[in-house]
Amino acid sequence: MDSSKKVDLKIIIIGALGVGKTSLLHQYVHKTFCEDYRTTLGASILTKVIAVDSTPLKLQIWDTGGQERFRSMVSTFYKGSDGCMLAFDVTDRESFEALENWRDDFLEKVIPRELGFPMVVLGNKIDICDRQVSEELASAWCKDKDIPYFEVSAKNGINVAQAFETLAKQALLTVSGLGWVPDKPERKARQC
Ligand SMILES: Nc1nc2c(ncn2[C@@H]2O[C@H](COP(=O)(O)OP(=O)(O)OP(=O)(O)O)[C@@H](O)[C@H]2O)c(=O)[nH]1
Repeated sequence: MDSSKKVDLKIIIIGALGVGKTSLLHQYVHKTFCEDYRTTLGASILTKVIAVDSTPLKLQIWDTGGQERFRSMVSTFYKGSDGCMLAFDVTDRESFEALENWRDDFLEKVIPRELGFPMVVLGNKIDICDRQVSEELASAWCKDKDIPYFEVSAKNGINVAQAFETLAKQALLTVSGLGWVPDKPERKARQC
């Protein structure tokens, strides 16, 4: 690939209500965190330019609302995605149990029957000492599906950039026709 050419990638973040999707994006793009909760109505987009292996990438990151009533609208935004982030909240067991459904729905709508779509799972809010989902459980779920898993905190920024950059790298490999190889995420997460 010509490293002087900017590559545009569409990344989408999906997952249950209130798991911290918007907060993760704002932490990654603006390095800010807000305690207030304002649910995302449908979707919104942020952009960030990064370089991966000297290739400039323009990430167009789609934040989506987790409310059930937006579910069918949100799925119309899947089209054209180059990478998908599946987010859950480690303090909310239901949000973890919903992951399978979010993943299946995404894969069914975006790439029927194709394997190896660039995807990462984010277990967010690890700064809170009230876990309902252990790292072992989430890691095992992801390992079974060959999806890199990151324990993250949008509040203090732990592992957030690593997760986005791993996904961007996988997406770049895929759009370059070099295939998708799951990365082993670094275990940098600190518990609270
Ligand atoms: N302690 C802590 N709180 C967080 C973290 N991430 C998000 N929150 C809080 O969780 C609440 C929901 O965060 P959002 O980022 O709006 O969640 P969302 O997934 O975008 O929500 P929807 O758009 O409604 O689906 C807010 O009050 C955030 O401040 C985190 O890593 N740690």
